[in-house]
Amino acid sequence: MGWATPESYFDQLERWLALEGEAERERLADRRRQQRAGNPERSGETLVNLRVTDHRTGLAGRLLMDFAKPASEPLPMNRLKVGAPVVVSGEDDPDLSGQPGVVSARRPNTIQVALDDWPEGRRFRIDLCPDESTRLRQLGAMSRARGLSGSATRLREVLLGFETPRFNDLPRVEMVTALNPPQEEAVRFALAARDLAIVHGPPGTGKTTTLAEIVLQAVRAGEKVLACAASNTAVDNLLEKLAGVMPSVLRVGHPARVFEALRGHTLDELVENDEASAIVREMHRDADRLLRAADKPSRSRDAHQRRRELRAEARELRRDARHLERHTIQQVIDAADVVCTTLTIDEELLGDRRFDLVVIDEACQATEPAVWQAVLRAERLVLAGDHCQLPPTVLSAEAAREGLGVSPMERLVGSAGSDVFRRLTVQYRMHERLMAFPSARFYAGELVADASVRGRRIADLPGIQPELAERPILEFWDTAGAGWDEQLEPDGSSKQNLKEAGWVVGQVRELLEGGVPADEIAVIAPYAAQVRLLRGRLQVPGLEIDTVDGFQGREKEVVVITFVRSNPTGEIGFLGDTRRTNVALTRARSLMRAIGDSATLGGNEFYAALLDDIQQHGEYHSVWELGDGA
Ligand SMILES: Nc1ncnc2c1ncn2[C@@H]1O[C@H](COP(=O)(O)OP(=O)(O)OP(=O)(O)O)[C@@H](O)[C@H]1O
Repeated sequence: MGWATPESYFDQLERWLALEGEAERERLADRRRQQRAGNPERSGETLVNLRVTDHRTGLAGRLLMDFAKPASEPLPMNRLKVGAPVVVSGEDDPDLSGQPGVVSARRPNTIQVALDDWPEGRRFRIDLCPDESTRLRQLGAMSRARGLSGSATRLREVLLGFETPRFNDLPRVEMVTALNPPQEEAVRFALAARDLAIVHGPPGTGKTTTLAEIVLQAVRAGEKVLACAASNTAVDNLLEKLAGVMPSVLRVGHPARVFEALRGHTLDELVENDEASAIVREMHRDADRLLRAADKPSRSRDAHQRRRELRAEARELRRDARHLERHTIQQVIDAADVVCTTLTIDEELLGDRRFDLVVIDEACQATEPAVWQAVLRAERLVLAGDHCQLPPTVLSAEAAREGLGVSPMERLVGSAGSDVFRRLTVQYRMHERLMAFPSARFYAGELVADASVRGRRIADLPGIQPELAERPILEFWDTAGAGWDEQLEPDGSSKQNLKEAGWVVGQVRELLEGGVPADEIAVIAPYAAQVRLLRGRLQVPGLEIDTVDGFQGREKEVVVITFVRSNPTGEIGFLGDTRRTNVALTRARSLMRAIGDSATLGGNEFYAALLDDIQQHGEYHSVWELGDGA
């Protein structure tokens, strides 16, 4: 991708945003149509037939409502993640106008939404809603970036590839965290950057740890830092690391979107705990007293005049209280060394503040339009991520084709090459055998397993039965020729594979019987239909069954993968994006089992190489060996 001018770049971005908006609205309309067809939950963006099981008042007076199914059965698979904007409406409400809210917590059987007001109705539905406000903020930032002039354009030109990034000599740095050599090198490289540096962090290599050290060093040098990420979860992961190494970290954003344990860092709580807030509360109470006094019946001659005076006084007190509160908020922000936020920045709150350093974690999950709000506030920018894992989610197929799915980080790594990034190479997650293939394919063979994980075995967990302890680290079971075909999910468009699902159930049972705790097992399927099928069959508390997207950034001791695709034409759909498979293959710490059809997958060069590698290591089995089902 290349652009001749900033104008053509921003024109392109505006077009992409328009296409995304269209696609989102189209999807909502689709969901409504499905609702009439009687299957609104299939989309994963709607939950229906919910009742309120609990409610309480949360921070800043927001109403926190828990919703569950009638018999508290597990909720169907859905994309209503913590932080997602939703609308809660009564089932009988014909136009589903409802109350806007934000998902604030989720458990297998309940979902909690933070709302400003009680929605009408007795049975409820929750719909994910298009996030127009995010798009508007992005458009605003893009138009400001387009209009920059003079020296302010420097970072923009570097990001667009019109100018090359500049670096000072590598500084000597006394690290606070115990880092490995490539991590130290990345910290020094990022601190030497005069405009832009990139940290490439393959799975488990301590990218967030490294970023936290970069931020800490900047703060030690007296700088102010803005620490961002595309998702609330990624911001919280970064916040958690930062809060561990420095005191003055502030998290802005809807408190409902922040992990409970980190809420002490939120702006709402810090303001609430500030001395000035006690005065503000007192002022509000005084204003209430004045209003009550004004309401008291009185027969005196000047009662009317007196009432007016009291009300005016109350109004003034309220105005002063609000003023003091705004002032307190700004003071709390000013006092923080580091401000953490998602890339959707509250412009009103941050005003015209600029930061010496802006870091973006999980930068490969951010689209081009998504980064400009943060970039505009930056003197220097550090991006951290892994372009060999999942790219940003894009709804519009047209925008995706034109390149919206390529993050700026991926684009820059491609165009500027190693001049602009440093790669972390020591990983702290996987047994070295599990690391080998992904390392060779995606990371130029550079990954090294740290001594603490290199020989990691399932037997290291307490209570593992001897039979399981001796099983190989990796097994691939091939269904080729066995007729274990994929199916289209009944009345859906996602794929499932009943026979593979049956095999997975057997594997999970064996692992549980072998002593692996359920919460140390992940079942990963690329297709939502297979996930739904397996969740129905395997209702084990603690066991996680999800799509690849649900596991990005996470790890488990044991991973079972079902590839699902098995058809005579070698069709592999989005398994063709091997970055998705890279994520699946790099989640397990010590044991991995996978099942798939080599005849279907093997037409693709990547899977052919994977299968070859597995065969060479004697980890290959055919389901024909199982005798029965084949
Ligand atoms: N230098 C180090 N020494 C020891 N442990 C480390 C070091 N760096 C990172 N780790 C450990 O490695 C794990 C992964 O670190 P971190 O969460 O920073 O990684 P990440 O690369 O951001 O993760 P992911 O790839 O999953 O996004 C953590 O448990 C962390 O404590």
